[in-house]
Amino acid sequence: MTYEVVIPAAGRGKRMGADRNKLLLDLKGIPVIIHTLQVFERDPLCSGVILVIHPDDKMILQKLIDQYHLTKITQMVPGGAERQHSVYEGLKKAAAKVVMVHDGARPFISEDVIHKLAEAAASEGGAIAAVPVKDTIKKVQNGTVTETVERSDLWSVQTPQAFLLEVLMAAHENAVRIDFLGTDEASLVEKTGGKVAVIESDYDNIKLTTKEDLVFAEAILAKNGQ
Ligand SMILES: Nc1ccn([C@@H]2O[C@H](COP(=O)(O)OP(=O)(O)OP(=O)(O)O)[C@@H](O)[C@H]2O)c(=O)n1
Ligand SMILES: C[C@](O)(CO)[C@H](O)COP(=O)(O)O
Repeated sequence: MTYEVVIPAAGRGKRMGADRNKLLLDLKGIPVIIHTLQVFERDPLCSGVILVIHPDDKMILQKLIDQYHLTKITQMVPGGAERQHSVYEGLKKAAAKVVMVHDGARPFISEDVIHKLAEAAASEGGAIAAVPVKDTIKKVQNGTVTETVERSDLWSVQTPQAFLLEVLMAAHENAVRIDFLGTDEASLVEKTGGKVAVIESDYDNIKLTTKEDLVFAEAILAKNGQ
């Protein structure tokens, strides 16, 4: 199933504490965002990439896109204050039946998981990448445990998150109406009662968020022979 992908890349990387957008930091000499974009550039089922950017990064990103010959980027769209706002701005430019949203900060997504997500989105309406939780999860208030959450039902959710375009667009429009801000696309679709299937992904599909993640990323590249 072919798909369009919206890649939110307009964050400021505050938790990374770098002097620039964390997506512009190098991994083995190649910027994080280029690693991510190259996955979709290589995928014959990807019909187009809508890149959502911070205006301050426009010149450097256009230079990198030219340097790495990324031909599938159809639009570069200014993002918003929150990730959800950035995704919505990108969605407004989408036209494919199936649209996927994938964090620019997750460079290690596999084509196999992407394809399973696209198929599941087409047949079920929506599907997300996730992995079973390995740690025990507890709720904590004021430094004290209030509840241990049953682990067997817990999944750590990633991106891509893939949907029929009309499903995800309606969910974003609803979120604006009810003034809901979620941390992922699926939570907006859940608010509308939409079904969200789960596709088991890889533990390698980490989101580069804090400095330690850069060390993990170098190890993943080494493991993959890059
Ligand atoms: N207003 C925002 C915030 C985030 N993102 C993007 O959404 C993805 C996941 O967000 P996150 O990892 O939180 O990135 P940042 O917001 O940059 O990080 P921080 O919260 O530490 O500032 C990233 O690719 C980021 O660029 C975005 O497009 N627009
Ligand atoms: C969408 C996401 O990557 C799923 O785990 C995550 O919620 C993004 O969170 P962030 O704080 O915006 O990085």
